[in-house]
Amino acid sequence: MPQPEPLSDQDIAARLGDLPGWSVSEGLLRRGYHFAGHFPAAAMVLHIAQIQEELGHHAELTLGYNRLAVAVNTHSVGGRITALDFGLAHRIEAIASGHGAD
Ligand SMILES: C[C@H](O)[C@H](O)[C@H]1CNC2=NC(N)=NC(=O)C2=N1
Repeated sequence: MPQPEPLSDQDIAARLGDLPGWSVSEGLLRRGYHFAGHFPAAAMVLHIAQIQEELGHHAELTLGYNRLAVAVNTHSVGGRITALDFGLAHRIEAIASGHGAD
């Protein structure tokens, strides 16, 4: 599979403009979600896992009681941020409201 290109800081800043709630820190594209309780948060983890397997691209998912933290970069290019990370973030955003995430 061809390697994705690491994005420039300028490109990352522009793409973050289309992803409210997401930010980059410590080299990872991140967002935290809050839920009404534990089960909806856990259900969203499973849904994200399904999307990640479809895309072949996987974030770090940290599940708390009613919180879920998502953090992703692209391992195959040394942990830089690529369009694959933004693609996954957009797919996650698309399912978030359906899980009651805010
Ligand atoms: C073979 C498989 O597609 C690769 O190892 C994928 C799996 N998931 C991945 N996820 C992330 N975040 N970065 C990768 O480089 C990556 N590589």
